[in-house]
Amino acid sequence: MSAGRLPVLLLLPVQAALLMGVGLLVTGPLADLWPLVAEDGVNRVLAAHRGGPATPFSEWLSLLAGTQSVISLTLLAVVALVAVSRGRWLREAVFLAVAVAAQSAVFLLVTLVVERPRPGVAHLDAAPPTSSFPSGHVGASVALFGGLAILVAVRLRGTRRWVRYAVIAVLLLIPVAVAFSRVYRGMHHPSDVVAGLLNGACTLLVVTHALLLPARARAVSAVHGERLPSARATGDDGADRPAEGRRVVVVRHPYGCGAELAERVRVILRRHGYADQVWTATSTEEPAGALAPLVAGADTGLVVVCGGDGTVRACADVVSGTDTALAVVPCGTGNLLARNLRLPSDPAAALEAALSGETVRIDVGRVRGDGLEPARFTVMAGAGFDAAMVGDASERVKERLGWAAYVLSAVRHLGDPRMRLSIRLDGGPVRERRARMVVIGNVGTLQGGLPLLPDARPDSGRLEVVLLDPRGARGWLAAAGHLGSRMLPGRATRTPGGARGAVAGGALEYFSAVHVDISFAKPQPRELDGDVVGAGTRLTAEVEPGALRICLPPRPRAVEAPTAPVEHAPFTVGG
Ligand SMILES: Nc1ncnc2c1ncn2[C@@H]1O[C@H](COP(=O)(O)OP(=O)(O)OP(=O)(O)O)[C@@H](O)[C@H]1O
Repeated sequence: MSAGRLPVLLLLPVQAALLMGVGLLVTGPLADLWPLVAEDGVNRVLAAHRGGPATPFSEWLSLLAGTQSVISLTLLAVVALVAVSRGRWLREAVFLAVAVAAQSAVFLLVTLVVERPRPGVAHLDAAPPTSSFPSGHVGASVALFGGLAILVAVRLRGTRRWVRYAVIAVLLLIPVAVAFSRVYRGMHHPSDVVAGLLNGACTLLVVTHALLLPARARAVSAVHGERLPSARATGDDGADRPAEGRRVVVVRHPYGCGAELAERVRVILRRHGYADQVWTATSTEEPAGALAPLVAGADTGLVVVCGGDGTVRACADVVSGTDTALAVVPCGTGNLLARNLRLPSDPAAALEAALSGETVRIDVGRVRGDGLEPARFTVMAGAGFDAAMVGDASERVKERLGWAAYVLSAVRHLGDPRMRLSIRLDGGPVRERRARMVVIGNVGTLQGGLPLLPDARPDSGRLEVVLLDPRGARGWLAAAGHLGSRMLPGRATRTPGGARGAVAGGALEYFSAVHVDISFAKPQPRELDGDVVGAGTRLTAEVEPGALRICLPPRPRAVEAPTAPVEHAPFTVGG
């Protein structure tokens, strides 16, 4: 699904809330405890020893990290990144601008709540009316110079190593020097600048994850040591491998799968015994290419899908319910099915691993609705906020910015009116609800490992449903906090008995069913696996248990499946 990385940015309000909490502790119950009680002493000692070149140098540093300089330098860097790269580094430019703006927003939010007086020493700068906690100069310098250091680290790999390291070291030293200058000049307590450093660093972490790192760079290693799902295996040795020697049909999305990757796929398939390869390219009119006639026309042992979740969905629609196995070469924007199935994030490595493993049967969802041809999905079907966001992201901006395009689109839809809907599960009672978004999932983890549906498993024989209905900023914070907390170590497992019902003060409500019937009071935008399918007033989904045979990498030896299936075996990162 194409909007999956966006929720990572929801961690920013969580960050603001945490920093507010720390600020309230620092100015409240902890104020008279060590080490905070010793902070004034540090300021006094530094004030008593001011002089020499340290004072003009600290002034220069404070100017460098002041609001006007940071804004000017950020704009300069943004323009330079775009101009020098002739537009290729637009994503990097957006990353830097968002990092600086986001830390500033967090800083301002915190200072609305926390009121800490400046240190009781002579101030060398005019004290702005904001709270002393946290330091805005330090946060801004971390976001700007730390952001530039990240760009040097990940985008200038071709530069000589010592030059790169030297530039990174200088860039990282600037915020540390700014922190010292702010305490030296009597403008902040030491804990204020620590909070500023943390604000900048956490913002960079979130924004880098959300906007900068491509999906393939963020290999999910969290799955090591976890058991892959119980294979519904056939064959003498318990493994069910796609038949070699039979024909393979390769469906290729021409944008995601360029000539080089296509050649690698060809070679890997040949090495695995698939000499008879038929290739078909997708188009907007035929998102699975000519797969249907090709599969109908001859004995096909394997279908290889080179594309994103939309292409996988279109192909799954064709082969679900048959014995033809599907191997995914994840080269779309989101690749959420591949991610949830723990395929390597490198497309060629994913194919190599899948062909070396075994096939399992996973569920697919089948949807119907007004003005909607019956269709299948493998990841998630949704309506409301996420569908509007996906539908409104311009293709051109997507091409340039990747995931950042959805951030821009999401901002436009944050204020969309809530939907009035009724939901009926497995023929039970009709429940009336209001929500901003409804998602029905076969799998549950979004980009960044965010467990939107922690109980979803693609072999559970059920669909999981979540309604998102945050009210005001507090509701968004509660929802973000709840989802964010599920990513913490030890919290990523399924809830005992399943996470059903309302959580996060009602901002999120979970259901589970085999058959889900949702009616909307007004037509709502709808999407399937990140592809918009037109607005409507109905979305009905039913699970087709084990309908799709899919090739998965070999299970790690140390965690071979026990003979009896174990409930809650973790299929998803969050699950
Ligand atoms: N040749 C083509 N030119 C333009 N669009 C195409 C072409 N082939 C398929 N499409 C469209 O691309 C979409 C499917 O893209 P796909 O999902 O594979 O990639 P993605 O959107 O980048 O990845 P993901 O869904 O993982 O985020 C469908 O909407 C389909 O109509």
